[in-house]
Amino acid sequence: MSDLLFDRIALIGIGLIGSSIARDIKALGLAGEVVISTRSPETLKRAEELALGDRYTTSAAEAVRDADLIVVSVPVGSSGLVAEQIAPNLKPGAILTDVGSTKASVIAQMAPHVPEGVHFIPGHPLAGTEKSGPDAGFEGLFRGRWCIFTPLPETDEAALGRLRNFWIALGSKIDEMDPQHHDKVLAIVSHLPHIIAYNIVGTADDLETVTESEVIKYSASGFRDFTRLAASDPTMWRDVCLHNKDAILEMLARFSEDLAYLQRAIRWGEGDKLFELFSRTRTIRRSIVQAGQDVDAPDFGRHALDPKA
Ligand SMILES: NC(=O)C1=CN([C@@H]2O[C@H](COP(=O)(O)OP(=O)(O)OC[C@H]3O[C@@H](n4cnc5c(N)ncnc54)[C@H](O)[C@@H]3O)[C@@H](O)[C@H]2O)C=CC1
Ligand SMILES: O=C(O)C(=O)Cc1ccc(O)cc1
Repeated sequence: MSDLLFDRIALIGIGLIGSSIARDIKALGLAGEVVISTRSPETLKRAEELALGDRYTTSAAEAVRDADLIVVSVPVGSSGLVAEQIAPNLKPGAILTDVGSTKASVIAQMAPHVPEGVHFIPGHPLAGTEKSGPDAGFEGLFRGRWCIFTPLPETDEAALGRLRNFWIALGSKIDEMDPQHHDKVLAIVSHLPHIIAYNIVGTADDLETVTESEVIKYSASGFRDFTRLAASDPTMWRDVCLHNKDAILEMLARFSEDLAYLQRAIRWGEGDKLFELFSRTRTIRRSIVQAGQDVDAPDFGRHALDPKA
């Protein structure tokens, strides 16, 4: 069934997130026409083979001509460059959004290029996997997941409503917050876990000579969970670290302090302290799982926890 929301949608960047959006737009009939643009000709060719859109171009400026909605899904460090490229061709009244994992930096990079009359509404779907590229995307990725908007103070309510309806059509729940708050919250719930995973897998790799390859051979499920996160795209996560530097460093400082507390408790045999912390964290896990059961997102779970991974 068709539920047209925009005449023409331009998708800039067609990796995991861009291609998942493209698949949903097509499946739900949300656009009259979908124009796809990405920097590399090979990725663009793959998007065409997968029939993700109606027209394809390596020129972002060309893609946005006459588009009513433009979704920028590139690594956050490239947001400014893309905004600069597309700015001259943005149609007055068009909605420009992004999906970047950091928000204050994306706004600082993009907003100066956005012409008057274009509605720039930064966004961030809290859904994804460790995979990247157009083949990694799938229909239903955003179903039951949060999408956070960090609108600028002067944002037009009607434009906000149209973008809200777009994400609701993809199955998302919408929340709004200011960009600095977003960056702090995401630093602890998403950015730190990835950094910790990169670090522990790196440490284990460095220890390989000491442990004679037993780390990999005997890797139990705890370590395997870390390796999934540590397999995430290096370009994307380099950019996240560089573009949410302050919030990440603040959370890392807190994390290191708490780790030192744990280290002390282990050194001095303070079992009660260990037991208290491990009990508290177990409750948190249980409440997250409980909340997850209320969310109708079985597809996400299946893809995020690929049994073959
Ligand atoms: N991977 C994930 O789980 C999630 C990622 N995000 C955010 O979404 C954005 C995209 O991430 P993914 O789709 O995972 O990455 P990806 O690596 O799968 O795709 C990135 C796409 O951007 C293109 N690209 C890179 N630089 C470009 C440029 N200058 N001009 C035009 N195209 C360019 C690449 O060719 C590719 O098509 C990032 O900002 C990331 O922080 C948000 C939520 C979840
Ligand atoms: O793969 C995972 O577990 C993720 O956490 C995916 C993810 C990565 C980056 C985001 O900004 C949002 C979601």
